Amino acid sequence: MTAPHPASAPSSSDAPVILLAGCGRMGSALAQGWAASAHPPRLVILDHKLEKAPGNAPIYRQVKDLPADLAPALIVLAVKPAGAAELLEALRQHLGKGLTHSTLLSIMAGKSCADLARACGNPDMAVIRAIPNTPSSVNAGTTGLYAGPTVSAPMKALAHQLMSDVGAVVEVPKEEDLRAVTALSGSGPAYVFLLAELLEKSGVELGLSRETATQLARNMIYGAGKMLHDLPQSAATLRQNVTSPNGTTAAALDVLSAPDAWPRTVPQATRAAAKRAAELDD
Ligand SMILES: NC(=O)C1=CN([C@@H]2O[C@H](COP(=O)(O)OP(=O)(O)OC[C@H]3O[C@@H](n4cnc5c(N)ncnc54)[C@H](OP(=O)(O)O)[C@@H]3O)[C@@H](O)[C@H]2O)C=CC1
Ligand SMILES: O=C(O)[C@@H]1CCC=N1
Repeated sequence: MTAPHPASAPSSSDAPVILLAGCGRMGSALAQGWAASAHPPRLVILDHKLEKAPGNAPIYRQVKDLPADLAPALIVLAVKPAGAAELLEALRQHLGKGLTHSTLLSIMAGKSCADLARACGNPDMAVIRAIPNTPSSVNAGTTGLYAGPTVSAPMKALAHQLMSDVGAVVEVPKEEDLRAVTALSGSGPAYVFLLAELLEKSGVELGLSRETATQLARNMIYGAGKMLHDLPQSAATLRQNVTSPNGTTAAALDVLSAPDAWPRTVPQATRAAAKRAAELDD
């Protein structure tokens, strides 16, 4: 039997309130995914400039505009790490007890659970960290999740469900693992989009129209992604199935798999991302 959804139906006034603090690129990707999910949560949005929220969630511009009696079950912190402490201090001042009864779900690539708890003025504050990605907007997201030691089981389940509503969730055993998660799946869509851009450009250089090259590149990446998602074979097997001996793919892979090409640059890129995530943690 499927467990009941912790966030319940959107119209239910006893469903837990989720405050999405920051609704920019990643926050709005989540809001879009939630609005399109089977169980849209009861969302309240805090954002300086968002005009219209997916699912028509109420939007407040400033912390001081939030209802003072708001007691969100989860506060999804989706601002830049540099602005987090100021925002949490403002929430603490404004919500008072409302904040202490909340669990923080930070999606920031940076700022540890301990730092965030301190910024809430409560070293025992329940803090979960999750690193989602923008495909969450089309309910095909990937989220790495770590729950700090003071998080209750129901709140962890609620956070897990919320992120599962927009894609797959992988829990990691150590908070430090989130740096690698950020480097792989958090930033990862940008690597694929860069590949799409470069393939489109190459297609045009090979004589195709921009429109045709764009269609070919985008649909090919969709199809390859679907195979990786749907089929049990390893990526290596799927690659080998495309590669006829002495054929066209082998000619291309000779370039891409050369020691100085992708085998060097891909690990170099993910190391750079993980290093930056560690810097943002401090
Ligand atoms: N983009 C991505 O793919 C991913 C991002 N993340 C993390 O998500 C976080 C947000 O990133 P991203 O969405 O790209 O950033 P954005 O700058 O696009 O979004 C942040 C939003 O929050 C608003 N905001 C900030 N402070 C306040 C405040 N005090 N009150 C009201 N609104 C506020 C900002 O408004 P204004 O600009 O006017 O201040 C902005 O609209 C980052 O910490 C990042 O590490 C994690 C995984 C993936
Ligand atoms: O670029 C960044 O820092 C954020 C975190 C992962 C994706 N975007």
